[in-house]
Amino acid sequence: MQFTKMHGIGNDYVYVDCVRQKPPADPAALSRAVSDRHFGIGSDGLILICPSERADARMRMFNADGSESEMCGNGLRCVSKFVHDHGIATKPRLAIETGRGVLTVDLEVKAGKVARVRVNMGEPILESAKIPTTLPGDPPVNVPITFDHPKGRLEVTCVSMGNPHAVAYIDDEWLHVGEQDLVATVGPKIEHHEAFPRRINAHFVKVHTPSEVTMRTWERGSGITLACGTGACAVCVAGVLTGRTGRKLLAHLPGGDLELEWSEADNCVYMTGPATEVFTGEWPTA
Ligand SMILES: N[C@H](CCC[C@H](N)C(=O)O)C(=O)O
Repeated sequence: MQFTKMHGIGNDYVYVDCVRQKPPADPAALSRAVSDRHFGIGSDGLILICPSERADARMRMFNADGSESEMCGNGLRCVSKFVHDHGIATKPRLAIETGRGVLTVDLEVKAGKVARVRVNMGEPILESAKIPTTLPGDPPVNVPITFDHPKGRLEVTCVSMGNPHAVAYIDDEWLHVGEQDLVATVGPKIEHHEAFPRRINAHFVKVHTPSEVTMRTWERGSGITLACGTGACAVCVAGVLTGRTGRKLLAHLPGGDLELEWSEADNCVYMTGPATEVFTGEWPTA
């Protein structure tokens, strides 16, 4: 099976063109196998690029643990780049079908290849039952959760971008990988917390100004990643809901930067960032 390795500011996936290849029989098992950074290709998961009846292509995203997610922001930018650069559809504006419906992307092309992509990520989903979470509030804003850890209490603001996100505002010590990386130990406590029936992606945010933050992420199903596109969108929305940041936001993630805007005009969140193709390869099929 032919695959293409791509990343969105370091959030790397194995991409399989299922428009021109047979889709894998068990994508969850394949994601677990290819994601292994020692016995496989090494990635945060697997993304299938499939035909679509109602869009230029369809994206299916699987985390490294094999769980399928409704959405993936960094992945959607790379899918858009693949669809254009590999000749599936070469328009400057594409429609891509995702687990949360058809989303529109605008391509920035340089020397015939997509360099950056602006994605309309759709409206944030704020009803607690749809996030989903059992925490109070539609959505929960600055709601405390407790868990078994020395840092066992955090206030979270929860938002869905088609997939669930918990945003916590923290001080500097969380941003650095020390001997005891707080994101690596607190992240899973939040991911698996009883308040989140379908688990959740956890984001730790340091506010610099009302238009600039630094964030780190523990992803549902993949653990620490260098970036999370839907998470950055959730951080933009949470910033407005908590009054900490404005509707336009520059987010610094370990793998690079994303530009976000939660538009007052159409209530949609826009995410702009790069998409990079690294190499192609052949994965042995039985
Ligand atoms: N782990 C996420 C999916 C990938 C999201 C992230 N990589 C992005 O760029 O949005 C989830 O289970 O909801």
